[in-house]
Amino acid sequence: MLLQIVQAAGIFLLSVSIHRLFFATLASIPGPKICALTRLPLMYHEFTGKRRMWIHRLHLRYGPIVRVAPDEVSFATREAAKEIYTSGGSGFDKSRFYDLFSNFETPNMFSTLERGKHAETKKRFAERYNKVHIMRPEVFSVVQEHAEAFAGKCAERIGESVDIYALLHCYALDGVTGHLFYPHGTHSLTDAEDLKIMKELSYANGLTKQFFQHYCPRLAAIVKKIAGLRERRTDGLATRYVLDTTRNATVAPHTVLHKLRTYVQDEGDYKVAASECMDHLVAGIDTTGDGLCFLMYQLSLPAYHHVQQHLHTELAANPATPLDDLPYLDAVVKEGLRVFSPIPMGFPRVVPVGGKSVDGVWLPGGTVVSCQPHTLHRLDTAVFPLAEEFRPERWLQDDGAAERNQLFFAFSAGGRGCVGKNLALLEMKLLLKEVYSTYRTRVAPDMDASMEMDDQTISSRPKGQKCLVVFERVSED
Ligand code: HEM
Repeated sequence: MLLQIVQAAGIFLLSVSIHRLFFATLASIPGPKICALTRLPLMYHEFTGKRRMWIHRLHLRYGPIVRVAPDEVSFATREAAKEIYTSGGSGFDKSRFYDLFSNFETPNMFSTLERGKHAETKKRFAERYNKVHIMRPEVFSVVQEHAEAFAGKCAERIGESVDIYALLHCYALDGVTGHLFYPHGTHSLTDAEDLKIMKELSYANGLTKQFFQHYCPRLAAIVKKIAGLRERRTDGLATRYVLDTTRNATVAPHTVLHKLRTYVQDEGDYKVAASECMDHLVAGIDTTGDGLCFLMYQLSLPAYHHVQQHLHTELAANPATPLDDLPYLDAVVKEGLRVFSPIPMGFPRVVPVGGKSVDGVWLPGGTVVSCQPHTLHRLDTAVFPLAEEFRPERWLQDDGAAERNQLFFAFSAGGRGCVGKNLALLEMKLLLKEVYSTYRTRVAPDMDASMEMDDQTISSRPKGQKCLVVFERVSED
């Protein structure tokens, strides 16, 4: 009897394998044979934080379209990015991966899978993130105040070794919470209690746990219950801060929370606003903090002092010029986000029922598809020559500008792209202006931490979580 069961299982597995390898619709898509048979290689690289680089290497080997699992395909062309993320009014629905990003057992815009529902949610507050709103004096001045606080920290410690990883995460936290909750935003750059919130969020390790929850949600729920595991990234000080503020604080009319509250019908609904605000807080801290950290470290390396010099010259010559009219500053920020995309891995979407063609390849409904910024920013070397090199000047050339911009994917694209993009760019540009108008930065002699990109579930941070640089006044030469 046992032998018969084993034989039947063997025949079943063999036929599934033959189907996946030779007859499935995805069978003709290039990729390692093992990926056509099983999801295990992909899962292994996800659990170990190596998905992005593994997929990138597969693209280098197999080309711009690669089958990375029996039902999952990675693309690296602008045509695919357009189809997946923008077609038919914001592209395909999200995969169940995004279930991970609900807070307080309550969904939010980012965790909403279906695009119609997403659009409904977005309508509630998207205006708070548009360019006109972000540039309003009462909004702009909050970010300006935090950029000055950051520069103040540097001024206190001229010539000393300063950990900008920590300071930049404080800056990003203060910026996003100011936008959400003013005047109840954090001041972690100067307030020891708020600093604890930054530390709780920015030094957490949740990768394995989150992928476990993604692949085995029921088991994860049981384990959590039994073991009383309460270590999710959004538990603790930050959770308490967001819940208390969302429920009780009187906030300024220009804030995100104020706008959200106009939709809150009854007392229980504060969790809807809290889930949304928690997501924005988390989305706004590591992305901007790490993006700036990678960029400032790069500028501080001896080989890039000329970039700092060029930046300083532009900033010093144009102190009153609007930030968006400073082309070199813009090029430095864009090149930083190209090479060190804070969210460098793919954003998974699901092919709708009935199937769709993506970049000329027919895919059955339910296939998971994605593009990752890391590869879109590198694979086509006609668009990005010497793609691994940090060269802001590439963004100043007219030749090829349209192609470069079409492949620039750091904020994703379409209606489900980054809603915080304008805030993030303002934060980045204001901070660089504050710093490089006055200071020069060098990698500190005692900097011993790794700056390798270390992928988390949805973003990437410097591996050593420490970045020591020395600030010097430019005029002191
Ligand atoms: C340099 C900084 C930033 C980068 C590179 C970045 C990048 C991205 C990307 C790639 C996505 C889409 C991810 C996906 O589809 O899986 C996204 C979505 C999002 N980002 Fe950002 N982000 C940054 C800063 C911010 C900031 C400061 C906020 C503050 C509110 C923010 C809030 C959001 C939200 C709420 C979403 C979800 C949008 C939606 O579901 O429609 N981001 N971001």
